[in-house]
Amino acid sequence: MSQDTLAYDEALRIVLGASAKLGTEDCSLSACLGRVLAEPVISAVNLPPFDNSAMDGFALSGSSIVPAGTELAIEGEQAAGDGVVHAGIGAWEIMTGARIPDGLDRVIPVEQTERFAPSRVRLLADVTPGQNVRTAGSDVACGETLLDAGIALQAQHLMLLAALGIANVTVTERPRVAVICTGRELVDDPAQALEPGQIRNSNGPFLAARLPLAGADVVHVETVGDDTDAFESAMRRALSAGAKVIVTSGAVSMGRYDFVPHALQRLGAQTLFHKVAIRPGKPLLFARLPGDVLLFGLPGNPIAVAVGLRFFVEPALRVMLGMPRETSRRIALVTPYSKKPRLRFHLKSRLHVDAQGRLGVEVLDGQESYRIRPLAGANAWAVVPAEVDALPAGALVDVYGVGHLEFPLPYGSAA
Ligand SMILES: Nc1nc2c(c(=O)[nH]1)N[C@H]1C(S)=C(S)[C@@H](COP(=O)(O)OP(=O)(O)OC[C@H]3O[C@@H](n4cnc5c(N)ncnc54)[C@H](O)[C@@H]3O)O[C@H]1N2
Ligand code: MOO
Repeated sequence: MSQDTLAYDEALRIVLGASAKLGTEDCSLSACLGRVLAEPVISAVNLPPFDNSAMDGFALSGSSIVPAGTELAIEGEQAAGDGVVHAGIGAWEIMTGARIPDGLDRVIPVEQTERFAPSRVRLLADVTPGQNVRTAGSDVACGETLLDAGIALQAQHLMLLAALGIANVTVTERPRVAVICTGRELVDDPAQALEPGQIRNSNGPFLAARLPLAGADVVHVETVGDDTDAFESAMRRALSAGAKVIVTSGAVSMGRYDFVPHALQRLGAQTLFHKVAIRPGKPLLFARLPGDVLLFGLPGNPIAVAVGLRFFVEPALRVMLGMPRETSRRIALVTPYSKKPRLRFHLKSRLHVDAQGRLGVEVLDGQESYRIRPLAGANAWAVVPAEVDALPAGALVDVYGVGHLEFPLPYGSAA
């Protein structure tokens, strides 16, 4: 390994150190799906807000059990949406969700009753105190912390916020990211026929689709040929669009047209590293532009782009979004795996649950960095450290979701 090739952990340390948490903004409930909370949400109200009925039936009261056979006068009717009423000693016909009349403390379902006169009811079962009453604050008590800062809001969080009457939340600003793909072989327009030697740009659409799923705001996307001047102009457009992070694909390796390092010098960038002991994506370049704009120069092979995004850009986005550092899940390999030592491998993988309910991870065939079809069948990344060369079936490996906000299993503790 050449001396200027960094270990992944060291490279990540540099990336995290160069990334800073962004500011905060208010966001309405209708616009906050996927946004990251900058402050915890503390309930200022009870949920349910009042004692209410879990059943359609009759509300009544008593000092202890009211036995089957009891006959009561029906004093009134209480439907969902009706306000405060004061009850006497009889029963109130009540609907699911309706406020329990003051003075009553239990509900018998209608199917356990018999109406034997227009306004009289007989109980066919015993009724205990509190039965079928959903008490105020039993779901959420006023003053409780419900959602922690640093979580990405999902639909179920919006359900809770809506129920609490919270119209706005404080979220972290979304990192503004630009994508620039380089390569004179690239064709963006799917309707354009390919000339010999040309290929379609797949990294651009991939990055533009994945970045918002990782919490970013994609502010500029452009494709340029292998031309330093065109690249510099694209970089300037990305900066004027307000990008705080620029992700490029291609032109960072050893070839004659690998001009990104040189172009970055001309733009006054400080290269923080170039080449990491990983596969794929070894020629990855990380630089800081004037104005603290971060540049990730991802090697052009499509899986090198996916790995660069997942294991370098996404950790930086987490810092910017105020999220804690990600931890892996340790999951057993379903088949043996071996690799060259000295490079940390990031493997297109699939999680399975077998017939006995055991979870395992399969390293997919076709790990070369030009093969994009296996990525389409992957639902996770397995990571094998640099020092390891062979692992038997059943060995635990570090597994990460396809994106840092997407994994079907909860994270384990860092221990
Ligand atoms: N002599 C050496 N050659 C290479 C080395 C090396 O160490 N020594 N490293 C290899 C590795 S590893 C990688 S990864 C690539 C990285 O090369 P570049 O970043 O300079 O990328 P390009 O040469 O521009 O492209 C590589 C490959 O990817 C295709 N590509 C590029 N952009 C796109 C896109 N937007 N959509 C789809 N495919 C794209 C491009 O056509 C090339 O096939 O270098 C190796 N070579
Ligand atoms: O290691 Mo490169 O990034 O795969 O071809």
